[in-house]
Amino acid sequence: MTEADIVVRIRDASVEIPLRGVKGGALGADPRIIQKVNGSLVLRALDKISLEVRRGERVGIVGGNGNGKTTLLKLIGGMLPAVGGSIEVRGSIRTLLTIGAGTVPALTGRQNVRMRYSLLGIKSISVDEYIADVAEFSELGAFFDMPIGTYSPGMQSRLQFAMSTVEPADILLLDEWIGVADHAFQVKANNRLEKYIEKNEGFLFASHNAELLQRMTDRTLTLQNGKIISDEASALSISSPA
Ligand SMILES: Nc1ncnc2c1ncn2[C@@H]1O[C@H](COP(=O)(O)OP(=O)(O)OP(=O)(O)O)[C@@H](O)[C@H]1O
Repeated sequence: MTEADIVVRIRDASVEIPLRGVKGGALGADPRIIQKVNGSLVLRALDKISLEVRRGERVGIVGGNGNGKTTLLKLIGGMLPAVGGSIEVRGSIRTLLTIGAGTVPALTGRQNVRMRYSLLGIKSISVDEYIADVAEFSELGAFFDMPIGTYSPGMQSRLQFAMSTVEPADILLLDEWIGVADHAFQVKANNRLEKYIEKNEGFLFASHNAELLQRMTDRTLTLQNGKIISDEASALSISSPA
């Protein structure tokens, strides 16, 4: 592995989440709850994580509820700061973490898509092509021109998935988001992700869906209590180009 292959490098980084309003009695309830010198309590959701991800790797992140999967994706996506250590991310990132994140409910789907085009700084296609692609893929019909505050969670996830996957990125960060979309859209979204794999795009995917992970990832990180307890290569079931 050469230096140029590395897209994510994390060294000894932790993430601490302030526990506002939680009393000292919580100490001892969970080894991740620690008291700062000013007396406040924090939850060390990630504890001195070290990780390198290569360009094109398809990394599954597993572990029980509350073990730090989403926190790790947010750390890589720049949505949470690291405490100590270092984090380096090279290249473009697309995130599909929280339903509704980065969208404006009062604006229509079309207006949100136009805004996202500018925010992503897309150069390979025109704004009209981008909007047409998202409109077609998300299949929202007349709702595309309605405020997204009127969308169901599944409709929002359709729009967000479509916006984030038009143009390849160096890294796509996916949380267990797809469950809210209906089965037909899940199949379509999986097909689009598989095309990403064919283009050798990398992603990190937190999920409890073992079958999906086995199909789509070639490396599995297991998190427990904010630590990586295993990091294993796995065979990718779908074919990728030589
Ligand atoms: N805003 C918050 N305030 C307090 N604690 C939080 C907050 N966000 C996350 N946590 C805590 O951080 C820890 C890690 O949460 P995280 O969402 O990363 O887990 P996860 O592995 O993604 O879980 P799941 O499988 O349920 O999605 C949990 O103990 C959770 O309670």
